[in-house]
Amino acid sequence: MKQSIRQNKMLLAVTLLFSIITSAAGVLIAIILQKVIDAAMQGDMLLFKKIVILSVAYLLLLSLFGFMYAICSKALIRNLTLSLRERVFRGVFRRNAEEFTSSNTADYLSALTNDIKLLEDNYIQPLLLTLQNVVVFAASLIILLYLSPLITLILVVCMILMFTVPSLFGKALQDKQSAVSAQMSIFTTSVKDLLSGYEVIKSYAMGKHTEQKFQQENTAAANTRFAADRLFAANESLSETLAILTQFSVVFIAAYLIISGDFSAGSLVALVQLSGGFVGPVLVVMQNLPKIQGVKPVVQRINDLASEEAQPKSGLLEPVFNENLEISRLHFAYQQGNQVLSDINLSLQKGKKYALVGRSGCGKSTLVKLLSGYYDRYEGSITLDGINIKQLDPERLQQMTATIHQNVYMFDTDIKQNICLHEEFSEEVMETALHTSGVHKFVEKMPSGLLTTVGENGSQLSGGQRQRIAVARALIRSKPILILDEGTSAIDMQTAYEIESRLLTLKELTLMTITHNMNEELLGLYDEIIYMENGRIAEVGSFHVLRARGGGFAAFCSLHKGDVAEALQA
Ligand SMILES: Nc1ncnc2c1ncn2[C@@H]1O[C@H](COP(=O)(O)OP(=O)(O)OP(=O)(O)O)[C@@H](O)[C@H]1O
Repeated sequence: MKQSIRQNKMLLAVTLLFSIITSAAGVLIAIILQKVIDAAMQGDMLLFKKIVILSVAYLLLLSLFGFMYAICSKALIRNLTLSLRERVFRGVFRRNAEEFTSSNTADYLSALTNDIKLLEDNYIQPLLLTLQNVVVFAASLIILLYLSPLITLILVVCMILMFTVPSLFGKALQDKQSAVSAQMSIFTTSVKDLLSGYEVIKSYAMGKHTEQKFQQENTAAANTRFAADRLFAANESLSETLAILTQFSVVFIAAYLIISGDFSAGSLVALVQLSGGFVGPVLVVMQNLPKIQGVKPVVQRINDLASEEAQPKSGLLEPVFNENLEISRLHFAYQQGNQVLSDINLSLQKGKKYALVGRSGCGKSTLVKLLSGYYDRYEGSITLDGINIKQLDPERLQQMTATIHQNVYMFDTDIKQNICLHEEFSEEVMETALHTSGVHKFVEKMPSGLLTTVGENGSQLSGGQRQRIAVARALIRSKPILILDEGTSAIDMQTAYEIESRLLTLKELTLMTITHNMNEELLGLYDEIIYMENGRIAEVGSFHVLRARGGGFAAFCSLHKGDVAEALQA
């Protein structure tokens, strides 16, 4: 927040300047009123005409400065919200994979929309209003002191009362605003979940449950907001009552002074006008300060998400992969006490091809995530060409690896952009990537070819087509390490075989395939099979050696074949 304000300090200064001029000039109305009424009461036509001319000039200047203030304050709000959104967006993308996945994406959406709006309504605008009213208050105080020190004293006493009572609301409002932000986040997450589940909801007739769930969350969000608004309402009406009480005191005392002959009628009008300019600002400040206080937790949340300027990556090395990736005595748990990987020792050579197999849940995906720098809170060591990966630039490390999962993310644009991701590649490189990945096979049949749009998250493509695009996306950049986490599972056997066997011939590519497909011919082409059991590496070796050994892998293969045969018979 502070950084966004600092970025706009010039505009803020100009806005404040116009605010001061407009507010101070507004207070002068009281003096004009006093003079014009006194001139009328005295029947002084010359003075009256002078005041009329001065008033016209005053009015023109006031509206000009008022307009300038309005434009500047709106530009300031635009710049601040723009900068906050940009910094939150950058901050979210600067998070490492573990931090990023620790929150639901709807939480980020809620911060970018609901929370920024909350800041605009309850922080930026109230802050500007407060500053403006502080100036009106100061100018009114000076003129009031000049007109009547006694009435000024009474006003100050009333004001102290007005300040102390509603400040009691501050803490309660803070808690309520926090609750509104949290509830809006739950609401957005829940609605996103329901909308994403459209297909399941429709096909499993979950409409009623979905509506009930939406209603529940919607009501909770509306009620939480209403609870905060109730407190605001109490705060506002109490402030208004105190303000009216103050104005009554001023007028009654001034009327008494007129009756006793100590005051002119013009001064009374000026006083009434000024007491408005004195009480009004305090009222505005009192209503807005709790808002500003109350929104502090939201400011904190935005500050936590927003990125600071990129720190120089001092001490971090550029990753280089020419030789090997070594894993030594690696232990890892997502939650304490629930070990997922235990004592993993492995040596992967550049350019070699590895198949990682094992029962579901034995830790294969977790292991490859650790290799690509996804998590860094593990025991043991992972080294790339002899350098511990914790000493390497994590962003560059992630960029060395491409992982293709069962569910591939597609941007809502055409096939070409989904492969190139807005980078330029030569035709030759493009052609090679299209052929090796098997994309050419289905693109040739499409009327718009590579320019065919894929729809939201690739909804207009099959799962296998999406996976082939993801393979092309990785190949076109010559990523040194490619991980297929069941990355060809959605492709028909024949095409998957063709793609995998082509990938196996790429000399420079280090390939790690997690697969449940026990195709002997294909597995035989891998340099090594890494067989995992219960978070440990049970066996490593070539397919034929492991089969001949008759250990865990051989049993896993036979079992798997049995499953396939059973499935075929059924
Ligand atoms: N983000 C996570 N948080 C907590 N536990 C997790 C997380 N991801 C995986 N696990 C747990 O870690 C264990 C290993 O999961 P992992 O996905 O690595 O297995 P896998 O061998 O790849 O399984 P599959 O073949 O079914 O994909 C499982 O018990 C799983 O429940």
